[in-house]
Amino acid sequence: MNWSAGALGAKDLIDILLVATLIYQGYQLISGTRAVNVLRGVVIFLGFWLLSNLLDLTTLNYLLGRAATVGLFALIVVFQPELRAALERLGRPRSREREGGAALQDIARAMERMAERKTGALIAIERRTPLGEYAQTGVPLDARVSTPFIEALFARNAPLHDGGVIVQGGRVLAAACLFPLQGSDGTYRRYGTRHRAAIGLSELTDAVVLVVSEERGSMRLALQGRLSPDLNATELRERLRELVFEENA
Ligand SMILES: Nc1ncnc2c1ncn2[C@@H]1O[C@H](COP(=O)(O)OP(=O)(O)OP(=O)(O)O)[C@@H](O)[C@H]1O
Repeated sequence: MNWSAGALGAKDLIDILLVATLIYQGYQLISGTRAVNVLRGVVIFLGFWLLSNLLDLTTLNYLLGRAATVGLFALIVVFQPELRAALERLGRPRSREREGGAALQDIARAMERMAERKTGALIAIERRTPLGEYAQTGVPLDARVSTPFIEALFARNAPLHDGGVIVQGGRVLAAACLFPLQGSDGTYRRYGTRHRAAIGLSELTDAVVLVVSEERGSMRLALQGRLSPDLNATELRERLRELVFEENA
C-alpha cells in the first residue's frame, strides 16, 4: 500500500477488502472448534512478543522468538485434523452439500420413526470439529445415509445398535462408537448414559448430537454441552436445518 500518496486508491480498497474477507473466512472455518481457544492464546503470545520488542527486552524477545518457531510447527501437528477438514470443506463440491441436506431429512425421518417405536438412538452429526477420533472407537462404515439404514443400525438386537452413529456430510462414517460421557457436574446427573454421552460429545466438539430415549420415546438434541427439551418432528427438522445446513454452509 502506498501511504505516501496520501489517498487510498481503488486497488488499496480491494486489497483491504480481500484481506478482511480472508480473515473472516479463516475465523469462520475454525469458529466452534477447539482451535478458537488456541487462537486466543496465540494472540496473547504475539502481544507479549510485540511488547518485549517495543520495550527492548532482549532475552525475553529472543526466547519468545525461539518459542514461536517451534510453536508454529507444533500447531500444524496438533491441528492437522482441523486443517485437513477446513481445506476439505473449501474444496467440497456443491453436490456434496445437497447430499448433506437430503441426509438431514432422512435422519429426521428415522428419528421420528424410532421415537414412535421407542427405539433408543444416538447420532452425532459432524460440523466443523472432525469426529474421526470418536469414529475410530466404533465400526467404520462409510455408507450413504438413508432412513431405513439408520433404523436398521439401531434396531434392537442389531449387531451395531449399542453406542453412537457418526454422520459426516451425508454419509454414516461409523456405528457403535463410544462417546465421552458428560462429567458428573450435577446438572445432568439424573440422566442415563445415552443422554450423558450426547451431552459429553457436544461439550468437547461442535457436533449436533441427537438422542431418542428408549424409555420415553422422546427426541432431544445436544449442542455445546446442553440438552434441549423434548422436540417434536417439526422442531427437530427446523433445528437440524439451521444448525447443520445453514450454519455450516
Ligand atoms: N459412552 C457412550 N457412548 C455411546 N453410547 C453410549 C455410551 N454410554 C451408553 N451408551 C448407549 O446408551 C445405552 C444405555 O442407555 P441408558 O439407558 O443408560 O441411557 P438413558 O440416557 O437413560 O437413555 P434411554 O432414555 O434411552 O434409556 C447403551 O446401551 C449404549 O447404546
